[in-house]
Amino acid sequence: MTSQLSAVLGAPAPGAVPQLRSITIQRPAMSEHGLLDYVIRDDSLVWSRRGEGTVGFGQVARFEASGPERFAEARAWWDAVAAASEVEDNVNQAGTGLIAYGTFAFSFSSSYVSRLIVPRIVVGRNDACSWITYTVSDPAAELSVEAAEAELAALLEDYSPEHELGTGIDRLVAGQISEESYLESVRKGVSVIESGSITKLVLARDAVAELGSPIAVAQVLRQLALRYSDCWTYSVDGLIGATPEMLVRVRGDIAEARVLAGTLDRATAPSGDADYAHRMLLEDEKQRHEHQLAIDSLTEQLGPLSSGMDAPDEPFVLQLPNVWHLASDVKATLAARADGSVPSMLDLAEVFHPTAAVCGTPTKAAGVILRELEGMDRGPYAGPVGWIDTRGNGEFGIALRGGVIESPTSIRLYAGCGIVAASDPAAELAESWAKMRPMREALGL
Ligand SMILES: C=C(O[C@H]1C=CC=C(C(=O)O)[C@@H]1O)C(=O)O
Repeated sequence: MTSQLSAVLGAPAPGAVPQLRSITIQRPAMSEHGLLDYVIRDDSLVWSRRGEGTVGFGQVARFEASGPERFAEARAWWDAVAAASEVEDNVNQAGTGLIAYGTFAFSFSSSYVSRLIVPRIVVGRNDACSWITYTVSDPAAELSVEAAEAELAALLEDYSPEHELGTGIDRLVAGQISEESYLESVRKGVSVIESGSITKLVLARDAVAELGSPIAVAQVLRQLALRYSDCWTYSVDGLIGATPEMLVRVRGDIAEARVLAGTLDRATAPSGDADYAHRMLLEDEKQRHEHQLAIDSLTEQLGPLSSGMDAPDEPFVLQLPNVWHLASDVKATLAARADGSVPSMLDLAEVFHPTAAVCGTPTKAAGVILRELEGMDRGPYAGPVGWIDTRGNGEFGIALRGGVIESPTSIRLYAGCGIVAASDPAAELAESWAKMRPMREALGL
């Protein structure tokens, strides 16, 4: 969009540094599922877990970048926006004031454009309070809570998507990587690992859900949020899903991550065997090895950036409706740099991405091999997705268990599996189906 045209439309061109004005005010407390009452529009921005999070509406500024410098460029833009904007934050908590939602391409060579989006209205809820943030880019616009509430009410009331139109025939079709080619790439991956150049490789595949009527995005998100309450439900510009894995969450100088690796399908679990998950995950050498590689890669990167770190010796079993995972929660106090600042959310997202849970070990060599064996542009799948505020707080999950909406009636789903020397191709293929199940069920497939 040219700057002339964007001036006419009232939205700055992507990448221009807008001078925003923003106000945040506390709202009456919401019930536990109150935030989901705002997940009505299919075009909302959403970040939610266990009733906490934010729902964003509209867009007052947008940044786009591609290539190896996408994180650094996003950081520079966000710092400039924060410096240029007037923010009246009457709540002063993580996620209040000006925020941007973001998604980043998995690979520096992806054709997917990484982006940050500053919404016009944000409704938020945490364990202490609820709030609304209103942001305008037009210097003449009224900046008041009354204007925000009126605009929000209109956005929610006037919305009536036509989900019922269409053929009514829904189907799941093969994506760029068929089941056969996936089995073949896992076989090759195991051989590469056996040759000793890498120890772990995460191989993904895709499938396309073609629906007979437009995707009811908001309904899918509400269903994911309610059913997968331990996951972070996200929706940013056509990338939707519910991820169980937290790349990094920052509150002040505390950074936290939830590392997952090691998976067991619940659909094929024998009934009445209470110790099954414990035995098959915690006591299984292959699964523990796969998990340890993911933990080591995170702690090696976090160590030099922190003054103290709490990484458990033993993982726990995370139970989701579709699978069990081996999981570890890592917490660190970020060390101040020479200028007294701590690394920002985007600094950390860049350092940690891609983790061994989505790429492999060692990272660089595994990345090269995965590009070769998968031969697919992952787009934003397995890249960071989440939000940042202007105080350095934020949350970036890993964009897993989701998909990219490619047209009003089609969405490309992705799933990958950690491959180690002991991996069985057929079991990995089955695991990839188990990881697509949350989206398939939410889509009614
Ligand atoms: C790569 C994915 O999952 C990762 C996260 C948790 C467990 C994984 C595993 O056991 O293979 C994967 O490393 C995915 O869901 O597409």
